[in-house]
Amino acid sequence: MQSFASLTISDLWIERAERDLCKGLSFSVQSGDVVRILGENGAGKSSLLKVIVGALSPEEGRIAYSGEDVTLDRSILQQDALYIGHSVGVKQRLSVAENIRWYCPDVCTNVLHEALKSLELIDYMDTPVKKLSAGQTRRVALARLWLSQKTLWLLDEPFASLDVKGVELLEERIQQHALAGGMVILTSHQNLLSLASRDVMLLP
Ligand SMILES: Nc1ncnc2c1ncn2[C@@H]1O[C@H](COP(=O)(O)OP(=O)(O)OP(=O)(O)O)[C@@H](O)[C@H]1O
Repeated sequence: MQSFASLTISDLWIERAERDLCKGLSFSVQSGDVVRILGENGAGKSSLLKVIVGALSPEEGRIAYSGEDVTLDRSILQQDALYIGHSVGVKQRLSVAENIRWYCPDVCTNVLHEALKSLELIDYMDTPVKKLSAGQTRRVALARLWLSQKTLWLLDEPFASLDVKGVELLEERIQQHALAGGMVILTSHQNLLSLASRDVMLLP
C-alpha cells in the first residue's frame, strides 16, 4: 500500500443510456478518507465507480491519481485499486476457500484462515458458495478486503444483504484501512454517520 495517495476528480461528465450523469462533478479523496457516494436509484453511483476504475469512460473531465493524470490510461490507478461491484461476483460452484484463492492466488493458508475466522466463514470454507445465504455470499465477496494490500477501495453497496454483525465487521475493516493510510469510496443507501468522513451527492 502507498504511504500517501490521492484521487482527484475534476469536472466529470458521464453519459449512459442517453442520460447525463454526474454533470461536472469534482471532488478529491486522500489517504485516510472514507467517502460515501449518495444519490437516488439511477443517479449514477455505480457508473461513477466504474468510470474511476476504468471500466467506463467519461464524456468529459479529468481523473488524477497521486498527481498523475490517468484520464486516458487508468493502469497506474488499477494497479493500486480494488473494485468490488454491486453484484457479488463470486463463482457459485467453487467453495468459499476456492473463491478466495481465485482472487488471491498467493494467499498463505494461515492468512486465509484468519480472514475466514474474522468473517465467521471458517466452518463453510469447503462449502460451495451456491449453498450459502445471500449475506454469507456477500461476506465471501468482501473477504478480499481482509487480504488486499491495495490502497484505493471502490465498493458498490458493500453492506447489501449483511446482518448487523456483518455491517459492524465491515465498518471496522474499512476504518482500519483508512487509519492505515488507505482510501475508500463506497456507495450506500445506509446511514453510515460514524464511518464516512465525507459524502458526495449525485443530483438528478
Ligand atoms: N449496463 C448498462 N447499460 C446501459 N445503461 C445502464 C447500464 N447500467 C445502468 N445504466 C443506466 O445508467 C444510469 C445510472 O445507473 P447506475 O447503476 O450508475 O445508478 P445508481 O445510482 O448506482 O443506481 P442504484 O442506486 O439503483 O444502484 C441509469 O439511468 C441506468 O439506466
